[in-house]
Amino acid sequence: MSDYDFAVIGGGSAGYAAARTAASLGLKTIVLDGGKEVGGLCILRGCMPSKSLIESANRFRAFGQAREFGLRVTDFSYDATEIIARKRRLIGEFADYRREQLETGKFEFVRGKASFLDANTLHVDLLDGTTRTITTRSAIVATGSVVNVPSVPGLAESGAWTSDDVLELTTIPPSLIVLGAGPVALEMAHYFASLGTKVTIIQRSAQLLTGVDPDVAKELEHALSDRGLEIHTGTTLVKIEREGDLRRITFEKNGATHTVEAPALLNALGRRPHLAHLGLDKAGILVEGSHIAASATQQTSQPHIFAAGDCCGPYEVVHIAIEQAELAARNAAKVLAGSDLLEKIDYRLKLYAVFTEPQVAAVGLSEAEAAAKGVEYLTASYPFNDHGKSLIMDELHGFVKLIVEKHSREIIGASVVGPHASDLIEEVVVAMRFRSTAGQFALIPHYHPTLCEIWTYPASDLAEDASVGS
Ligand SMILES: Cc1cc2nc3c(=O)[nH]c(=O)nc-3n(C[C@H](O)[C@H](O)[C@H](O)COP(=O)(O)OP(=O)(O)OC[C@H]3O[C@@H](n4cnc5c(N)ncnc54)[C@H](O)[C@@H]3O)c2cc1C
Ligand SMILES: NC(=O)c1ccc[n+]([C@@H]2O[C@H](COP(=O)([O-])OP(=O)(O)OC[C@H]3O[C@@H](n4cnc5c(N)ncnc54)[C@H](O)[C@@H]3O)[C@@H](O)[C@H]2O)c1
Repeated sequence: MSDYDFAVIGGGSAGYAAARTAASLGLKTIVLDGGKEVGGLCILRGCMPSKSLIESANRFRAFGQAREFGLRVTDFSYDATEIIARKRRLIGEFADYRREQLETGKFEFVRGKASFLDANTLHVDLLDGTTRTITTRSAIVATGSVVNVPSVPGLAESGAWTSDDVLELTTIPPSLIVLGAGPVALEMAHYFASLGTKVTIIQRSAQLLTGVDPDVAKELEHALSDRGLEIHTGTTLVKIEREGDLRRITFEKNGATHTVEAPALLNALGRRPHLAHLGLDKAGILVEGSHIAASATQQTSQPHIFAAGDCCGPYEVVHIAIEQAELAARNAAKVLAGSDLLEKIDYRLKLYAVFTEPQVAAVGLSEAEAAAKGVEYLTASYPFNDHGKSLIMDELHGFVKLIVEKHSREIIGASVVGPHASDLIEEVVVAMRFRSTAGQFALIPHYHPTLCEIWTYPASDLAEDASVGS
């Protein structure tokens, strides 16, 4: 007889969602979290603290744009210590709330680092210095991710900041080099640039935000360049040197060698799953590349052990971590009940958003993904510099784009670069959830003048009935 039905390793977004779901299904559940603080990445060092800093930056930028609106804001400044203090206050509140959720008593919550002794037994190094061994009928690994430090010569010794450091920074540097151009790199570049830092971005891929459609990435690059950010894409990092307070980065581009220097350097070269000392091999859990191998049922190579969130991927964002974890818990209950009718994860409505200015957001398939799947598709886009509400807002960068299946005209994807992109995309999510065609979408009433009205233009262009919107 096992101590528990379901053991959750990791109490972040995925772990909490799995535990809540498992307990609601009547499974005797335990959550083991080894972090010094309770909350997980999203609350403590990810989504929420970064957006708190970005909110301050966006408001500061708005002061600088006042003249366009006939306003005079003179003598404005910022205090980075107060920006960080506000972030700490908010994060403290969010973390307290998460701790309360973990301590409701619906499942057991234990502070300690867990590792597998075998496929049904866990060793736990408790935070109070003692140890415990527990047995469980099923489990989920939800241990998240850690910052990656690739083997670029000099990077490890360079004293480069990570996103964790930026979230505690009370002095804003005059200039900064950002390595990478994923969401962490660009959101932090936006934060610093908004506060007046001269930012240089060095990116390996030929575009910003590898994986988003090139037209979207190009538009963001134009907008950020217009704001004065220096952007180098298609580069290879050669070495990083530290000389006194300066960091010098040498990189190659188109066969030529370039050097840039600044007093501050941010390593935003990605994250990797947090799997150290988990004893996955003792439980017979396979790792593929750097991630735990998980099937569409979120089962690992051990059918009674599941994985969710950053530790298994493939999309390391919160709503997917939660979706995977809830599905995994429901499937665990089914496995324990002897059923093999398990649910499979569906990424048809997967979302993506980057909180720069302008923002970037996408749902469903990108053009490259549609092409790779052999889907015949059509696209239509519309620019914000020709849309009434965005002109009123002086938001002139960017566009919206719809992607439809060529024959049915069902919407299969969409992208936005522009103001409030992360909110604008949600309308398409709803439409796609109900498998709307472009024509049906175009007929949905839109209040005037609003930003979301902009969707009616590409929707009308792609409508199955050419008279819609004409
Ligand atoms: C700067 C930044 C900004 C981000 N912004 C966004 C955003 O705006 N939107 C978005 O969707 N995503 C964002 N993300 C990504 C998002 O934060 C992650 O995808 C998400 O938090 C992952 O959740 P998780 O549950 O997999 O991992 P985590 O929340 O990291 O949880 C893992 C937990 O496991 C615990 N743990 C680890 N090993 C053990 C062990 N052996 N035993 C017990 N416990 C263990 C840890 O203490 C931790 O609490 C951001 C990430 C970063 C770095
Ligand atoms: N708004 C959001 O939803 C949000 C915000 C921040 C982070 N996140 C998530 O957190 C995770 C981490 O984000 P991230 O931006 O750190 O990672 P990322 O993997 O998205 O980007 C890392 C960047 O580093 C580059 N890179 C990696 N190794 C390199 C090397 N050796 N030389 C040169 N370039 C190299 C990659 O090309 C890429 O541009 C992601 O999964 C992301 O989705 C999401």
